Amino acid sequence: MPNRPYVIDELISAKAIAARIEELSREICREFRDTDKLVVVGLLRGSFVFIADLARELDVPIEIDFLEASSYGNAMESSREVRILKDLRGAIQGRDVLVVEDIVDTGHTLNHVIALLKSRQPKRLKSIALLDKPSRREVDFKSDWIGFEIPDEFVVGYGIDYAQRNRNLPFIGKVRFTD
Ligand SMILES: O=P(O)(O)OC[C@H]1O[C@H](OP(=O)(O)OP(=O)(O)O)[C@H](O)[C@@H]1O
Ligand code: HPA
Ligand SMILES: [Mg+2]
Repeated sequence: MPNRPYVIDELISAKAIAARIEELSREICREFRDTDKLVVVGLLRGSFVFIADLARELDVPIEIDFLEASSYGNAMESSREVRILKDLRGAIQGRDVLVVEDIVDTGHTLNHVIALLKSRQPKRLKSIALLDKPSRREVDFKSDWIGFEIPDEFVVGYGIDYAQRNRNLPFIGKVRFTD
């Protein structure tokens, strides 16, 4: 329930996130070193901070596009029904594509989006998620790159919300209810 009182305990510092993004961007550039232009696709809204930091570390030609998918609304439980609220601006057939996501939890969101984008026949399609909660997985999905594996905690910050709040925290924290 969004109006229960809670505090936020830091789980991953802003410094640790920045260091990991540097490492990941080197691996991504190695994979896509021969690309003429990589389409970097952010999943709104949760990935907006991650994509901004990651994109500035990528040393290959890129363009940015966004797709909005939503399955949680204001709840802490996935509805398991992934709705596409806003589609890509550009076509991706024959293109190199990197999908950027904040967190893989049950796996429904990224699994659905990757299947959708695959059906558009890109040349290469990869995904990166800053956070992965493998213990919560409901579908068999693994992102190509993962920033941090985390335990079964509800997290916020660095783009990630609880009932639309806390996206602007510079670090990743976990929600702890105090009632
Ligand atoms: O693996 P899953 O269980 O599907 O959960 C992960 C998804 O849930 C959150 O998005 P949400 O639907 O809350 O929308 P938002 O990105 O706009 O916050 C998060 O940003 C991921 O996209
Ligand atoms: O841990 C989480 N926090 C916020 N939103 C989420 N969506 C899936 N998992 C989470
Ligand atoms: Mg999301």
